[in-house]
Formats: sequence, C-alpha cells, structure tokens
Amino acid sequence: MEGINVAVNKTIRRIGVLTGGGDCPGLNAVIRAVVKTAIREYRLTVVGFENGFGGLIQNRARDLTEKDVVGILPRGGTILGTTNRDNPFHYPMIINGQKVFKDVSDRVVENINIHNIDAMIIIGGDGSLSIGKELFEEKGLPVVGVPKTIDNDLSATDQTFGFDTALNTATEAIDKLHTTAESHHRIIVLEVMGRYAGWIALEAGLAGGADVILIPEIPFSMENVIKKITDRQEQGKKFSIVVVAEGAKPVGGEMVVQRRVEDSFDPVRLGGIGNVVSYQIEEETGMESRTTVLGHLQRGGTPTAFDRILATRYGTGAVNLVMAGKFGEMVCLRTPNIESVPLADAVGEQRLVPVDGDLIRAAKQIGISFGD
Ligand SMILES: Nc1ncnc2c1ncn2[C@@H]1O[C@H](COP(=O)(O)OP(=O)(O)O)[C@@H](O)[C@H]1O
Ligand SMILES: O=P(O)(O)OC[C@H]1O[C@](O)(COP(=O)(O)O)[C@@H](O)[C@@H]1O
Ligand SMILES: [Mg+2]
Repeated sequence: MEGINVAVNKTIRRIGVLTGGGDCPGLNAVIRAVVKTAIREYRLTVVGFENGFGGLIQNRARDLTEKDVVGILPRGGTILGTTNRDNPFHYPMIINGQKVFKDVSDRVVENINIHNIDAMIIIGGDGSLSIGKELFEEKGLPVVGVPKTIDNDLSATDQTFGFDTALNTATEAIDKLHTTAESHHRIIVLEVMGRYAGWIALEAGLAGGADVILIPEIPFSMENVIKKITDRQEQGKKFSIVVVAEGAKPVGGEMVVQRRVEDSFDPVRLGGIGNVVSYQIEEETGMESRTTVLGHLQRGGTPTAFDRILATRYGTGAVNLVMAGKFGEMVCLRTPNIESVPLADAVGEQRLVPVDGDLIRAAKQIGISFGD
C-alpha cells in the first residue's frame, strides 16, 4: 500500500497542534481531522497552542476535544489563532528600554514538557516549517509538519491547501470585474497576492480569461503590456483585464513595497504594483483604467471542497506520521497519495511557476500577454 505506513508507536499519548504564519482557508479542517483521528483512531489527547509559536513561548494552550471541532470544517481562519511573528529563535523583547531579539527556544521545550506533549504538529508555510525544522534538529523536539499557504509556493508538495480557495476567489473577482470593465470600456487591473510565486495570478488569470497576466517569475515590459491593450482596441475590443501578482516587477525594476512589518523575518509587505501599472496604461493609451486590490479577501472565507478534502487528508496524515514516529517530516501530496518528506526538503526550495511550463505555454497560445 502506498502512503504513510503506520507501525503504531505506543508511547505517544498526548500531541500538540498549532497554526502559524498567514491564515488560509482549510486550517480548521486540518485541526478537525487531527483531533478526530487522534481521538478516534489512536485514543490520544490533543492540546492546541494559541496564536502560532506565540502560544508555545507564552504557554497559552487548551485541550481540544471532538466537541471543540464541531462545525468548523467549512469555517475559514483558524480556531487556534495565528501570527506571522513570534519566532522562538529570534523573539523580540524590550530590555532596558531597548528592543532586542533573543533565542527563547528553551521556553518552548519547557512548555512542551509542562504539557507532557509527545509530539507536535505544526501547520504552516515555509517560515513556520523552518522553525519546526530548527526545533526538531536543534532542540530534539518531535515535530511533524503540515504545508499551508494560499501562495502554493512549497516545492515538496503537489499542492498546499488554501490555494484552491484563493484561486476561486480571485477567479470570481475577475468574472465580476469583466462585466463592469466591458460596460465602461475600461482597463481594469486586478492585483492579487503572490510575493515570489505567481500561481494565483496565473491560474486565476487563465480561469477568468484575463488579457494580460504579470507574475514575479516573468519581468514585464510596459511597452509590451500597452501593445497588447492597443492591439485589442484596434480589434474593436474596448476593455481589457490585467491580473498582476503583488510581486511582479518590470524588467530591470524592483517590486513595489507597501510597508515594512517590524519583527517579521521577511519584513517587506508588497502592494501597489496594480496602481503603478494602471496609471501607466491610462497615461499611454488614454483609456480609462481602474485598479482593484483583492488583498486579504483571498485568505478568507469557506474552503472549497478540494481544500477541505486535502486539509482533511493532511490532518489524518500528520497524526499517522506521528504514530509512525516519523519526526522531522512533513506530510505532502504526491498525487494521488499523501506521503511525507523531510522538513529540510520541504523548506529548501520555493515552488515557482516554470516559465517554460505547460500552463504558460497554453496561456500564450490563447493570446494572453505576460508582458515579456
Ligand atoms: N526562513 C525562515 N527561517 C526561520 N524562520 C522564519 C523563516 N521565514 C519566516 N520565519 C519566521 O516564521 C514565522 C512565520 O513566517 P511566515 O512567513 O509569516 O509564515 P508561513 O509559516 O506561512 O511561511 C515568523 O515568525 C517568521 O519570523
Ligand atoms: O498578512 P500579511 O502580513 O499582510 O501578509 C501578506 C502575505 O501573506 C500571504 O498572504 C501568505 O504568505 P504565507 O503563506 O507565507 O503566510 C502572502 O501572499 C502575502 O504577501
Ligand atoms: Mg512564509
């Protein structure tokens, strides 16, 4: 049988779970599957740590029973709370009025011992899983990972949960923007998330019938974008839809930074490229242009059926990994099976859009411009 082989480890009695990094639809579905599998299949006790690694550092935890997970399968967000700060190896503190960063990972070990946790399930993206890897390698903690992110940029799994929901939200937005763009004969630029990987922009653009898609992997020339729009105009098409990933940048140019978030490992928050592109289109073509920034709408709401199923399989898979004693590993999708990979592989490489891949080729063949 393929998948995770479980030779049940009888010493496991209590497991902990936390959600870290940016939230995404399906986190609750994972938590529900972890709790149900742990209790029903293996008779374990589950402890939920609140607000990502913050809860492990500050000892904020509560038992999770089957009652606690009733009704959460379709609910977005995470009942445990999350944060994209609170790295235990680089934790901000005020000492003598000065902000300093300290390694407080020993507190994590202490709190895990206080709660008699035999294994910890960490549901997160590259950042949270990197911390999980460090806790496993340097502190010897029995950690198992579950990959989440709407960006779908983790290379060790075919797909992260949350992406499909974000993709559907972005596609629905393009459909809606089409009708207003068409009525007003306007260019509408939709800015979607995706810092280094343009999966949401590419797939939503394809699904929604965008005319131009700009992604971080393909630096664009404004000249080519304008040409696509004016070509359409000449064909009598009086509106165009441009989908741009927040991390897209012009050839030889930089990403547009909206603000910096202190205490974050990757402190730069992107945003604004949509307005830049929209303004230049209006200047060059004389056509009216508007921008919509989809922002955190993409991270909210009820997960799609696909994400609910994937999240559920990851949740059960993570408990199976724990019971198989496969610590330092992460569950992953190797279609059609749920398997596992070392956390080191999971956080090693970003899954970027292959620029000469089939999706880009198909998009170009139906006339979509990438501004290259
Ligand atoms: N490469 C990294 N190595 C170690 N810690 C990281 C790394 N990237 C981010 N972090 C830390 O991990 C936490 C979560 O990261 P973030 O990127 O917000 O979420 P995600 O888990 O979704 O990637 C933050 O505390 C951040 O400081
Ligand atoms: O919630 P914040 O701090 O605004 O972060 C925004 C970033 O988080 C994401 O939504 C998801 O990133 P992570 O999966 O790494 O958490 C990115 O697409 C976006 O750039
Ligand atoms: Mg991250």
